[in-house]
Amino acid sequence: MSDPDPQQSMEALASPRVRAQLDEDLSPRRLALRRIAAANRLLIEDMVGTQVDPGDLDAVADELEALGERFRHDRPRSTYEGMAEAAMAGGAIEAFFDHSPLIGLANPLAPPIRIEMGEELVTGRVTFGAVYEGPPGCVHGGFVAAAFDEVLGTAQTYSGAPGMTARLKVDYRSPTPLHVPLVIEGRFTRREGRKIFTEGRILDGDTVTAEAEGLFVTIDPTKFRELAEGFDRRIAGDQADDA
Ligand SMILES: CCCCCCCCCCCCCC(=O)SCCNC(=O)CCNC(=O)[C@H](O)C(C)(C)COP(=O)(O)OP(=O)(O)OC[C@H]1O[C@@H](n2cnc3c(N)ncnc32)[C@H](O)[C@@H]1OP(=O)(O)O
Repeated sequence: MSDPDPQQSMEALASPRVRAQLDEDLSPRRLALRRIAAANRLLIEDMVGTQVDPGDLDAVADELEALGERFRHDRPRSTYEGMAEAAMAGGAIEAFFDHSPLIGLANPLAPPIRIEMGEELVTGRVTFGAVYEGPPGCVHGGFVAAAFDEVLGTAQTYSGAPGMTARLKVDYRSPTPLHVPLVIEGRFTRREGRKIFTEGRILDGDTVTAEAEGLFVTIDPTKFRELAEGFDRRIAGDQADDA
């Protein structure tokens, strides 16, 4: 496999993550989807430990089920649908990052992490709410790992030939608190052939709550297309089974 053009890789993978979080030049559809996600995110957060009167809970469930009907799909979906075509046509790839489960402003599951890219350092800023709770008052360790995957996944783009996560090692140093602004730092440290090494840490003020090392392996960009095509084939197969 020939090395991807570094400039093209950065354009394709790194900056769209950052551009995706700007509020500039948004279509009315993207703006509305972000509003819906923000309302949904707040709803999910507020549901934790809700004080709604027990006698009203069934009525609330009825309302939510009715609302859910408006979003119902006839088949499983992928947020990457149409991405390859958009990339080829010079379309706005960043719109797809709106749906990322970690940074996506149009994804209610995303905390969301706000990403900044400096010359050598990626900084993620996030406040995890109650919905991410593991130990009392603290972030679930799986979400700590997921946050590292996203921030180190961004840092690896400094290699010029980004790839997929092959290995992620997390050291949990002290409990990571909920409801507190956290800083997640990520650095690209070195590249050996297709292997890209990164490291990072999570800071609560001056306290390091977790450290991580991530290994990424450069892949041929067409692998993303193959993954998308595999998804389409699975869905087509499921629909044929249902017919
Ligand atoms: C159209 C535009 C599209 C844009 C899309 C934007 C998408 C954004 C997506 C955001 C995504 C966000 C991020 C996500 O969430 S990525 C999601 C999580 N990651 C995955 O699902 C990856 C699954 N794994 C794989 O697909 C393959 O295993 C990969 C591709 C990683 C490597 O398989 P491949 O067959 O290619 O390579 P290889 O096996 O010959 O290995 C090569 C070298 O690497 C070394 N090695 C490998 N594994 C390990 C390991 N565990 N520990 C230590 N070393 C390991 C190996 O020894 C060898 O070294 P050496 O012997 O050469 O020294």
